[in-house]
Amino acid sequence: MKELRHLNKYFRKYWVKLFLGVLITIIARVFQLVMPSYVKNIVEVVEKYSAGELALEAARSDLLEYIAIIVGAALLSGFFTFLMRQTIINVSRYIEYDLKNEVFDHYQRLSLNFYKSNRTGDLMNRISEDVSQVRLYAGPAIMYGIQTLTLFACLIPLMFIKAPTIAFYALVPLPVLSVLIYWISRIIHQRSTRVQAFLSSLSTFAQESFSGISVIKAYAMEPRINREAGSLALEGKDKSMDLAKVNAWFFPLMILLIGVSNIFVIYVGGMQYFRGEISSLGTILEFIIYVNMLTWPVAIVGWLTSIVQRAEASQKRINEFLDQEPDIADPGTPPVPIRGKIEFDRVSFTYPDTGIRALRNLSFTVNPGETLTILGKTGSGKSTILDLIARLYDVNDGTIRIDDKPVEEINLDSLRSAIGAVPQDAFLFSDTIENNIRFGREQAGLEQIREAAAQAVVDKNIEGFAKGYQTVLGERGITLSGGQKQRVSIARALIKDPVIYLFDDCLSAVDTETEEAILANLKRASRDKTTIIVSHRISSAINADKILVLEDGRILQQGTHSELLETEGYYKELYINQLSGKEN
Ligand SMILES: Nc1ncnc2c1ncn2[C@@H]1O[C@H](COP(=O)(O)OP(=O)(O)OP(=O)(O)O)[C@@H](O)[C@H]1O
Repeated sequence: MKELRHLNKYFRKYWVKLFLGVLITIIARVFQLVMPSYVKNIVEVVEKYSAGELALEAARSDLLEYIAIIVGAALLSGFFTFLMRQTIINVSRYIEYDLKNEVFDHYQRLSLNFYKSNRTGDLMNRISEDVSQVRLYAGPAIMYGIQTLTLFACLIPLMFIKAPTIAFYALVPLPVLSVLIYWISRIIHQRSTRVQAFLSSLSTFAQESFSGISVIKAYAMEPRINREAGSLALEGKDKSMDLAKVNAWFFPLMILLIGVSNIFVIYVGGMQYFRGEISSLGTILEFIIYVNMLTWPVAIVGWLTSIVQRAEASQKRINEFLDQEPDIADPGTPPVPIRGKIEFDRVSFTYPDTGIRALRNLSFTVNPGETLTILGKTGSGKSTILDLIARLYDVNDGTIRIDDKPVEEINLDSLRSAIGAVPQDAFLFSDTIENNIRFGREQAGLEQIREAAAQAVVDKNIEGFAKGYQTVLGERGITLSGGQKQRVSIARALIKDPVIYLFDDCLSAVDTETEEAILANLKRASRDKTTIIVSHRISSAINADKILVLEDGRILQQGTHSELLETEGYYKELYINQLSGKEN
């Protein structure tokens, strides 16, 4: 129960409702207890009438009175049962809601490293499946637990007071039932966990096959994928059958043990009746009803135990994530306006998970309003520089300063709000194009969105779609071409109107003519902004105030376009190659 202590704060939050719920549960149970003894009274009235001890009129009025009491108690019990669910089950839903929000908020705070070391499926599972398991503890388990306790506390003494011998024999099989149900619930849990785990691998397989359908078709891999799907389905069927087999034991076992209890009650009760130890057959009927009332709660003791164990395991998994602190912590300094000076001072950086040394002793400065273009072979560390500026990672050695202050000391929100980043792999949400662009500035109107799209030279494309800006993009924006996606992503950064622009090779899928138009627009839009453009094309570098050429995480060359053309090296070679390519 150590892990489940995490929920205590929520129990405290909703204690009034919970307390009411407990009270109502007890009341609902007490009303339920009325019925069996009045059934017994009814049988006694009939017995007395048959023996001629009671006149018809008196018997009728007694019967009517008892029936009215039974119906009244049943109605009241039903009403309180309704209230019980309205309180306790509602509280469990509130707790589920709060816990999901807590986990989601925490996920949002965690750094990129966390997302790299945990699979998306696992993150989703903990926030949905595990939270649902925990809810079963916070609601149904508490509700049924109190119900069962109340019932045991009232009914068992009552049974012993009324007829101790029958009570003893009626109760003997019930602990066996409880243990058996516990045992079966555990096996059911183990097998259903296996089925669940299998289902998540099946959905991962299905999701990959659907996402990669164009590759599968292009390589004519459908038969192989079908075969793999077939064998996975077979494995799934076997696992589900295993589960179905133990599930099938649950109710028969319960019925068997109730049956045994009932036979004991009838046999022992019958013998006592013959011996005159009990006065009425009504007592036997009353006890049969008691046994039936006890069966479900007894079975539930086993079920509850396994629910609490599962909830504990699930909460443990949730706590594992909740206990993780973000690697990138906000320094807690007050928000500051950012002017846009960026300085790398002997910065080295190694990716913690792969141990790849991406940057080595790198120094450069970009002043507010300047444009820096970074060129270099693939894997030379260009994107890493942009990630470090946005503080997606912290450096190992050296210092990055923004406006002459170490980046770690700057309010994280101020820093990231000042940056408009266009990543290499444009990610668009499954939403309208309008909302995808508006993501950069929540309060932007349609006019501003159109303007941003025009600057990113994607407006004509968007207007060409039947639904224009209302076109909904599929998963990962698959309805757009690579170049269109890049340009929508640029529009999203432009509409943000940030202090610092970070463009990561975001024109790679755009033809050179459109690229030139966009670059001219960007030049205008970023006139007084600090701009860093990562690229493989000389065209992005020609007008830059500074150019860095990287190789293996180090600066190979730096200068302006004209300076670099005067020196032999990577830049000049690239220029000549791309120029001759263009001429051809
Ligand atoms: N998230 C990451 N985790 C671990 N290693 C990474 C990560 N991103 C990049 N690397 C490694 O760091 C090195 C530099 O990568 P980076 O993406 O900065 O290069 P790049 O110059 O931008 O390349 P490209 O031009 O292909 O985009 C590479 O060796 C790469 O494998």
